[in-house]
Amino acid sequence: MDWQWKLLPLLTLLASFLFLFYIEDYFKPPQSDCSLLPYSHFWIASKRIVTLQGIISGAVEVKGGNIISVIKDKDWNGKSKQVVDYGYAVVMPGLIDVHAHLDDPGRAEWEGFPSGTKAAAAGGITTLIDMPLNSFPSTVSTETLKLKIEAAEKRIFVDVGFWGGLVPENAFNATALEGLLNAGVLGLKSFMCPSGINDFPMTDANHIKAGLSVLGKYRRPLLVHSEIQQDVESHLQVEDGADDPRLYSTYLKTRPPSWEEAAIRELLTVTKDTRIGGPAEGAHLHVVHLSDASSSLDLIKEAKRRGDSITVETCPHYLSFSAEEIPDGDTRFKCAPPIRDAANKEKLWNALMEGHIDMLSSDHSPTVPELKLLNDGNFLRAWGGISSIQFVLPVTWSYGRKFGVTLEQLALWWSERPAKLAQQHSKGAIATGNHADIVVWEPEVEFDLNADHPMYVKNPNISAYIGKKLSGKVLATFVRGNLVYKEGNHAPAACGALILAT
Ligand SMILES: NC(=O)NC(NC(N)=O)C(=O)[O-]
Ligand SMILES: [Zn+2]
Ligand SMILES: [Zn+2]
Repeated sequence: MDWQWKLLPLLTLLASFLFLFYIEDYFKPPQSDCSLLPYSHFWIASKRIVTLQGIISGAVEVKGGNIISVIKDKDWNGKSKQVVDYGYAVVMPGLIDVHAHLDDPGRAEWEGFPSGTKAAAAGGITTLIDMPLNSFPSTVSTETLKLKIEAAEKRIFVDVGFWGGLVPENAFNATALEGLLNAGVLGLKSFMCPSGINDFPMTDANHIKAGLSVLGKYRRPLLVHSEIQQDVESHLQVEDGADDPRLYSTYLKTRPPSWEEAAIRELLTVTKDTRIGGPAEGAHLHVVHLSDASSSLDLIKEAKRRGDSITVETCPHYLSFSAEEIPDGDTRFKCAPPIRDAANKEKLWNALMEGHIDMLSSDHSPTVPELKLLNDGNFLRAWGGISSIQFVLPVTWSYGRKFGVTLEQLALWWSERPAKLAQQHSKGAIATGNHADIVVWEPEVEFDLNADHPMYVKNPNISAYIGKKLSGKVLATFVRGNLVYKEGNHAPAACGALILAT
């Protein structure tokens, strides 16, 4: 009888092997640190799934990181399947933030890949494209892109791509630009005014024209900070006390809408190159963080009408705050271009609703509290940039409801259009074949964003939305099928993918 007992462990081993083999579809133990769910093949069910064909009740089938089917209720039999049922919570494509400054390497004390992407995940952002400046060195060459990649590798909780910098040093050097594009940046970014960062000098229309012609070959976009400095600062009377630097209105005077208008006017002399048959056909120009909803926007509309390849984004802070309500000395609200008056904010909303503004981005541009000069409150000397990345979804929704914003519009502005700009064709929509990049959230749930609210950015106390009541709670975020965030918890391992253009 002895031999039978000896066989038992062997049989048990064989049985467990077979068991694991057959259910490996559902369980992938080695990968489990990447996800708070132990399955790689599962269904996300909800009564409100936002698809390109409208909102449906049903389930999204996820396998191996991709969406393999989207099933309507009538065709859906959830029995005996691995289902995560979210009931009436909204299942939407994850947000794609095409404009975030994560400042890593070099200024990781401002933000960092781990902190910035954890905050992004907690806010339903599944992909972000990192700006080439505020980190040190700026991402303007193949070597500096390599440093970015090294800093990001295995430290990101969502997918991350990179914009490269178009600066005077590389603008007329096609070989250098091609090197950077070949190394994987998704496109280029430049400034038409001082950027506030020494190793990221500004470009003029000639640099931009040259950059566009190289980008045309690669069919990638150029993003431009569109403000040109006009001579207004000298009119300020700070010395004699007439213009108090602690008043937001003083700062506002230093960057009037004419700066944006001048830049866009200048840009349009070169965007005509992007038309079909033009010398930069294939290139695309994207105006970042538009604040002026008047003449500047009219110029962009005009360029679109005549066939230039051009798009424009604005940011949640321009849609939620207005100059009149910014408290004296509250430099958390300082950014460039500045937040303008309430009438301008209404106009921005209308332009967005009417389709003249193509998409939204966070322009998350944090720093350390010391450089925000929170105690001093001097708007003229404080660092310009808003910290917002974790809350862009509830902010857009909360302030947009009075304008009648729909869930489909959120998906269009935050996912579909940004995916197109960054040329991420497998992202930006809940559709079969796409990456399973998904946010699950409850639009109706309100919360007070007070100082106790969990925040994952490096410097939470400079966040511009603290003290606001918001509507829209993120329950879960999936990146390529991994549940990377669930109600206050992140997956243990940082398994976001680096996105490099090929
Ligand atoms: N160096 C910056 O990050 N600048 C940023 N600052 C803002 N927006 O105030 C920006 O995007 O221009
Ligand atoms: Zn900018
Ligand atoms: Zn920016």
